[in-house]
Amino acid sequence: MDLFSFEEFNLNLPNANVTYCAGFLEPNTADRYFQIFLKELNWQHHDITIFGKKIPQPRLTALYAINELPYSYSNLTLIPKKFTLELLEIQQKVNAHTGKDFTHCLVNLYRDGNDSMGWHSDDEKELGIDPVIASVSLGGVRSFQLKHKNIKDQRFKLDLEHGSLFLMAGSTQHFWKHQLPKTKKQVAPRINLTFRTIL
Ligand SMILES: O=C(O)CCC(=O)C(=O)O
Ligand SMILES: [Fe+2]
Repeated sequence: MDLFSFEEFNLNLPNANVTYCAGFLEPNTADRYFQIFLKELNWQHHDITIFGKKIPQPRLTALYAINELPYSYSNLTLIPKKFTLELLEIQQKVNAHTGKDFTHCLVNLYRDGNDSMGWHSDDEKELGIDPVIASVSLGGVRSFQLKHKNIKDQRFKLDLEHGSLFLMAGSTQHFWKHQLPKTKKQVAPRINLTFRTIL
């Protein structure tokens, strides 16, 4: 039996459904997953095209899924590998908590404070009308930011901690963008698992 408990809180952002639970994974379990993923996942360093110029993405990525459907974003098409045992364990726990059936997991590795992800919404059409994104964080704590697309002063930031679960659902991707900015602080490497459903 899992005696470890966690609390979920709703950020109460307008036009969004965003929740955060610290301690979704127990710290020792999160440590173990971090070490295994760092060593064993199929890390790729892709180029992306910005204003016609090819540049390396400022992070490493890997795509896993329960099926063979590709996922395309930022002019990249990624073919998934089959979920590993540990990814499947986490997917089951996330499914049980959310009542969803996630098919894909896009994994990001931020090696240090120079690695980042710029402002975007996860609104590719293969994610469906109101995408649900479940994001599990492992390793170094990084600041995550959200900004409303139409209301200028609606901005929010929070630290995504080791073992936490961050959920974006409902109309969040229609009305908000999010990013993981670079930081000058000394930060440990961070692995982020983003579970998605591709139709
Ligand atoms: O690293 C994070 O917490 C954000 C990742 C993200 O936004 C994405 O993969 O779409
Ligand atoms: Fe995202």
